[in-house]
This record gives sequence, structure tokens and C-alpha cells, in this order.
Amino acid sequence: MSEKEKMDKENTHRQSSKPEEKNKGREVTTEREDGRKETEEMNARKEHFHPSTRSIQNTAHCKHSYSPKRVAVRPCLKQSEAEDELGGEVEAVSEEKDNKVKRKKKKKNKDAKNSEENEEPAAEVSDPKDDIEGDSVDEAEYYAWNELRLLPLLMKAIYSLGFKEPTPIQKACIPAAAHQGKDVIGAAETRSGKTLAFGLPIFQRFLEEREKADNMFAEKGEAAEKIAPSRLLQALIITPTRELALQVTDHLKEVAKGTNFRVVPIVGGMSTEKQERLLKARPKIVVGTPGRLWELMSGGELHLVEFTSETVGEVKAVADMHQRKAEMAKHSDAFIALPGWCISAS
Ligand SMILES: Nc1ncnc2c1ncn2[C@@H]1O[C@H](COP(=O)(O)OP(=O)(O)OP(=O)(O)O)[C@@H](O)[C@H]1O
Repeated sequence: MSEKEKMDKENTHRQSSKPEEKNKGREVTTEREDGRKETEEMNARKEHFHPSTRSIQNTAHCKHSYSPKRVAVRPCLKQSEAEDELGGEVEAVSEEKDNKVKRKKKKKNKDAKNSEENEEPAAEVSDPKDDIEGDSVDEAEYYAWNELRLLPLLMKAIYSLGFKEPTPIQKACIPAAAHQGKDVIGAAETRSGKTLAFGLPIFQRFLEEREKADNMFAEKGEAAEKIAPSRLLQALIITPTRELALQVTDHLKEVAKGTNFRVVPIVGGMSTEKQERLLKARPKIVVGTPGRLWELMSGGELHLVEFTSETVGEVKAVADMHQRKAEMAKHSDAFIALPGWCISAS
């Protein structure tokens, strides 16, 4: 046996008889770390497949990271499972949550009470001018009406009807008829607002006349009565059908609410006696159909035959009246001026 072989044999013997001496220091530590790693991996694997922890592991793939509180409110973990896992923490979390909700509710109620208390005085100081039957009006929304320069009483009626802006036929007719005293022939499709296109100028003129009369009365006293507007009929509106006459009457009555001007329908299908009674009250505005108007005029109904300053009619109705114009002119001054204004959908 060579020298080298002898030495190798001796080394081999030493290694097998004293392993702890050889593995001192770094090598031992490595073995321990490997062992711990292996144990941790095994535990993790066991935990992953353990039924009580499985849901929790699954939630780890959710968007939010795992936390006991989140698990407690997540639907993927049953309450009993969560309780097992978290040892009563579920109850604590939900109690805490309940308390939070209660505190929030309390705060909300307190805030609502405070804002109510703060709002009350604001309502008290609102300007009564802006108040139309309890609803305040945002005048900026009605800006387009300003161009038409209607009197405040009429603007109030428009606010209460809620018409934010005039329709095209109203924009076209109102300035010429209300402020320039022109005769107007207007045509616009049905339901386009023609009634107020002639109705508002009529009321504007009547209100201006009334204002003038009031001023004159204040200046001249009793002497003004001779020149003040009389109780004669001042506007005659002629429509081709009874339904339209009633519709126009209703619409004008809405605008006339604040003015105390009376509007009366004179149409077929109603008792003549009743209509004579209505005319005796000397309404300022009559809305009628040609047949019944003719019947009452030729019967000598004074309020219709004396005088009218404005005549408005649908083309068909006016044409119908024109056929009898010569005869009618014997009875009423109104028809000499026909047509005053002619408004039509046709
Ligand atoms: N400026 C406005 N803004 C909004 N609605 C309006 C306005 N003017 C009138 N109206 C409404 O439009 C509807 C139609 O108006 P109106 O009856 O005057 O139309 P018309 O053209 O005379 O209809 P018809 O041809 O059937 O007689 C009514 O309900 C009326 O209240």
C-alpha cells in the first residue's frame, strides 16, 4: 500500500466515526435552514388543503389583501367558519360595524336638523314679489319675455302658467299688435300658441287704457269719467267652431285672472237666455261663433252691436262674417273694421 493510499484510508475512517466534528459551523446551519424551510412548506401545503382555511386561502386571490375584518364580512366565508378561524372576532367586527352605522345615522340626523334650522329663516326673508302662489320664480328663466315689454300683471300671469319663453308666432305678433297698434295677419300651425299671440296684446292695451284712466281720474276727478273707457264691448274674437271658442275663452281667462277683465263665450249649443244674461254683465271680451253672434245681433243685443275696438278672427270665421258684412254693418260698428286682426292655423 502506497503512502497516499494509507492516508486516504485514515481520512475515510475519521469521517465515518466523528460526523459531528466535520459538520461544525456553516454546514450545520445550512442543514437547519433547509429543514425549517421544508417544515414551513409542508405546513403551508397542509393549511392550503385544510377545509377550515380553504376559503381564506381562496380569498387571497381576490383584489384585496387578506385581513381578518375583511374576511368577517366577505360572503365567501361562512360566519361559523370565520368564527372558528377568528375566535369571536366576527361578532366583535359586526358590533363595531353596527356602532359605526349608528354613529353615522346620528350624525346624519343631526346635520339634517341643523340644515332645517338654517333654512327656515331664509324662507322668511324671501321677496314676496317673487312669490307666485307660493312658488318662487327664477326670472332669468323668463328672460326671452322681456323683449316683448309686457306689463307686470301679464308677466305674473305668464309666470304662473310656467311659459318660459314666447313661441315664434307670439314673438312675431305681440310687438306689432301691442305696441305699434298695427293690424296683423298671422299664420302658424295648430297648438303653436296663437291664442296668446293675440290675447296678450289685447290685455296689454286694456291695462294701459285703465292705467291712463286711473291717472286722469287722479288728476281731473269726476270730469275724467267722460273720457274714461266705457263699459262697452272692447274685443270680439270670432272662431269657426264652438269647441275652439270655449278653448280660447278658457285660455284667456287664465291670463285675465289678475286683471278682473271678464271673458265670455257666445256659442251655439248653449241657452240663448243664459248668454243674454252673460252679456248684460257687459264683459270686455266676447269669444263667439258666427252663427250665434249673428242671431243675437240681429235680435238687437245691445252689448254686441254698440261698439267694439278690437276684432280678432279665424280666417274662416271672418270670411263667414264678411258675407254678412253689409248687413251686419247696419247693426254694429265692429264689422266695418273687419278684419282687425286675423289669426289662423289654415
Ligand atoms: N309661450 C308658451 N310656452 C309654452 N306653452 C305655451 C305658450 N303659449 C301657449 N302655450 C300652450 O300651448 C298650447 C297651445 O296653445 P294655443 O291653444 O294658443 O295654440 P293654437 O295655435 O291657438 O292652437 P289651435 O290651432 O288648436 O287653436 C296651450 O296649452 C297653451 O297653454
